[in-house]
Amino acid sequence: MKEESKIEFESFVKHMPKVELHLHIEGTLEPEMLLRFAQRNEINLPYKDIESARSAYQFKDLQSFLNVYYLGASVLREELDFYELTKAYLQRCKQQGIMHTEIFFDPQTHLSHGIALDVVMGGIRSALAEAECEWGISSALILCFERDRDAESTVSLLHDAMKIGGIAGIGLDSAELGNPPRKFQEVFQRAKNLGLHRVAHAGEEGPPEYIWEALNLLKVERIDHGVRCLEDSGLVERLLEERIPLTVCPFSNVELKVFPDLESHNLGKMIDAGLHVTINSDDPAYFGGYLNENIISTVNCLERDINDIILLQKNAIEASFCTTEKKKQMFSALENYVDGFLS
Ligand code: HPA
Ligand SMILES: [Zn+2]
Repeated sequence: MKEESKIEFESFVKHMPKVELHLHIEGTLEPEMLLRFAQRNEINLPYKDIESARSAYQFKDLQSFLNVYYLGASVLREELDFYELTKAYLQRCKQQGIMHTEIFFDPQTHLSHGIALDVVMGGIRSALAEAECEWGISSALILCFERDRDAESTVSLLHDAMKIGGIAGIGLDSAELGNPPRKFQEVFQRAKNLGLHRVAHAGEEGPPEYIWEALNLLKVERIDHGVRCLEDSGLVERLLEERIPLTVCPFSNVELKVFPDLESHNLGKMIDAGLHVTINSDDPAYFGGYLNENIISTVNCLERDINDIILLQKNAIEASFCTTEKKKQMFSALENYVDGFLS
């Protein structure tokens, strides 16, 4: 790409109204905030300063990342911490042109530190409500169950969260290999009965069978990651037939060694197969960039173009858990922006 068109392309992405569908709020904990909260809450960390925290962000796989991620999450203790963390991410959304975001949180890790669920959810929800009011950024909150924990307490946790309110859906995250979706059938059935949305991480490190299970047994509406689906043509057919969205996170996949580099990422192949793919940042504080950086670098490395970016964003609007009316508004905001840019 010529320098001039590169600048124009980057500006197109940065100002475009966007939607993010795969974002762990604990994964937005930047080292500065990590150290500040650790000090405030008197938590000992193995990092003395920002540089040593950043230099620990080198991962060989999902588990090595999760060890660092859960250590980071351990500094979150008070409602104010959850509030400030979420507000800081939403401030980024404002800077990045994100008009709607669907946010995961991992209550089980916080409960294991003795923090009450209403402290966690109270802080997150106050920030979400303020961002909607102040900046017009809408959101949905998705409670994730950690699949490497027991499924036993998940139903009571779901009911506790429902009493507090503000949950749009449930998800499944953490260490995938050896923890198949079938373990969580009961809680997903309960969530469906309660009218909640359902998503699950599958086919990130785990095999295509885990994507089949998430669809058939958990009845999920979206697959998080799902990049390994291309190994199974029958699965691709199913994903196409039902137009199941896949929330792909390119920086995450490279940092966790799912692909050796961005150039080898299969997002382009997924687009060409006609799959309902979206692009997202996953854990941006740990993986080197937020949504715009993911879009710009991936599209450059895969030699895709502006039409792919528009398609990915239309896919994200369609795949969101917004009302039809809200989706219409977002589609027209996107179309007006594209028309304005191209005219
Ligand atoms: O990328 C991820 N995969 C699984 N679990 C996670 N929890 C935070 N990020 C991730
Ligand atoms: Zn994720």
